[in-house]
Amino acid sequence: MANIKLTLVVACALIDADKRVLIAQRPQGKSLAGLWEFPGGKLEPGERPEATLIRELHEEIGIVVNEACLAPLTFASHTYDDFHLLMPLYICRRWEGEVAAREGQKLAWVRANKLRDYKMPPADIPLIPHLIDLLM
Ligand SMILES: Nc1nc2c([nH]c(=O)n2[C@H]2C[C@H](O)[C@@H](COP(=O)(O)OP(=O)(O)OP(=O)(O)O)O2)c(=O)[nH]1
Repeated sequence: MANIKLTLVVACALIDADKRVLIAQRPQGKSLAGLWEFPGGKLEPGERPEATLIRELHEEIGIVVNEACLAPLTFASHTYDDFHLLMPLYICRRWEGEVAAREGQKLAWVRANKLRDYKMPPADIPLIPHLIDLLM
């Protein structure tokens, strides 16, 4: 426990005009496969979190996001077996391009009060009430 590795991951709740939130299903073969998550990923060395998010949103779902359209909402802090995850959650309501699964993952637009119907990683569960407060 004393030497647990801290992993920084940035994630984003994209919100559409109907106040639905985008989630993506983690592919088979990855850790936490089959669970629904917010798009995002790990920082590369020397990368700023906002740059990570812009890069990941382009790679994973093919959209272009301007940094000014990313707003911090809350964060997740969760101990997994082999690392501790610290995950800022941004929200974004404006982007360019059409949302499309670039990596074969399933995508879903979900109302905040329906997020509990999708199995999410344990780190994400405490984020749901923040999205409900913001959007319902
Ligand atoms: N993008 C994202 N990752 C999340 C969420 N919740 C959560 O626990 N995670 C975890 C899953 C992974 O351990 C890590 C994100 O890693 P990643 O998606 O960039 O990389 P990966 O799966 O290829 O890496 P790995 O876990 O297989 O080592 O954060 C979430 O809502 N969004």
